[in-house]
Amino acid sequence: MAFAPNVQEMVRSNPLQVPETFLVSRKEEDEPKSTAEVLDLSSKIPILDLSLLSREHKEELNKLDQACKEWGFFQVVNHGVATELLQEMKDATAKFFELPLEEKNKIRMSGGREGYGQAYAISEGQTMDWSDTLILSLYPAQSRDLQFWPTAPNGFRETIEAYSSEVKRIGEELIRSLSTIMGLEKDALLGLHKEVLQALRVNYTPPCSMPDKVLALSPHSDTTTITILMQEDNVTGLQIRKEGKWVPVKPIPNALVVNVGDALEIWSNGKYKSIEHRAVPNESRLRISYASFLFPHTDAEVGPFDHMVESSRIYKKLKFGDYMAKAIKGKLDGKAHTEMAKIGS
Ligand SMILES: O=C(O)CCC(=O)C(=O)O
Ligand SMILES: [Fe+2]
Repeated sequence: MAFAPNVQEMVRSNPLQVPETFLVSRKEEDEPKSTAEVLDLSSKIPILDLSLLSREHKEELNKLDQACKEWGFFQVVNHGVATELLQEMKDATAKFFELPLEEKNKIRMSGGREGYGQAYAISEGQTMDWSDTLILSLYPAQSRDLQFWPTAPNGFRETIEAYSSEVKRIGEELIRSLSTIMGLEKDALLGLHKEVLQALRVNYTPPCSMPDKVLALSPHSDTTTITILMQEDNVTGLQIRKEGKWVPVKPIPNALVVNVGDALEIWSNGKYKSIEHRAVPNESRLRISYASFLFPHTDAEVGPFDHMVESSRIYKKLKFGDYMAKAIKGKLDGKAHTEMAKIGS
């Protein structure tokens, strides 16, 4: 969008300037207080071992059930992705963003959702997020639109492909585990997706001289089944809303962060929670995060499983494409989209 400033360029030309359009009026209760309570909550975010889950380890599956119920967020270790590949993805991405603007603008978003630019610039006058993005569709492979794929640095395309294929493997393993803990056949949930759609969103967040006055990414929940996020090893930025507080998800080197999305919340009739989260910039360090979104096919029907409805059915059955169409219309806005999928709305 023409009116949306490129954050990277803005910070490059004046690192101290924070235009008014980025300033958010954070409510007092929204502030992440560094109290013992918040730190304690942060240290309790579950950590799961993918190799155990994939072998259907009973205790680990119980931990996954608890994590999805009580947190909606967890970190995954022993996922089997080579550390070198994770590093390669980070290095190549950093190089891409360091290219001159004219170079990056060759794959600029143009009306659609893919490419390089400012993703949630919907209307003039809205508060802007302190980040630039690169969004690509990855799977099914025929959904790739190469005109939006970076041609530099050398080998970046191959790295994106290799990284995303590993994310796909992990995502499918996790969806099988989820199917099991939801009392279904191991492959049933994958089958209901018709085909898993996968997209990558890279969030580029330059340092901000007033980190408490802006947001890198406004509060939202993901519309996905699950999201698999790689974050910087040494810059904290992601926060989840837990017990009314914003709790940081502290990076564990080489671990991946996974969260329950709206589709899974709907399928489980609200047992598993698609938690609101946001990202904040750092005062002195650049932060790049890599969110891989795994969605059901637009034709897939998403609705609560009968056997998961305990007292009353919270959500309607809907075609996932219709849900998405409504959800992506607005700016990121907390849990507004799951509300509209509720019965009676
Ligand atoms: O930057 C982050 O850690 C969060 C990214 C995220 O929530 C998203 O892209 O949906
Ligand atoms: Fe998100």
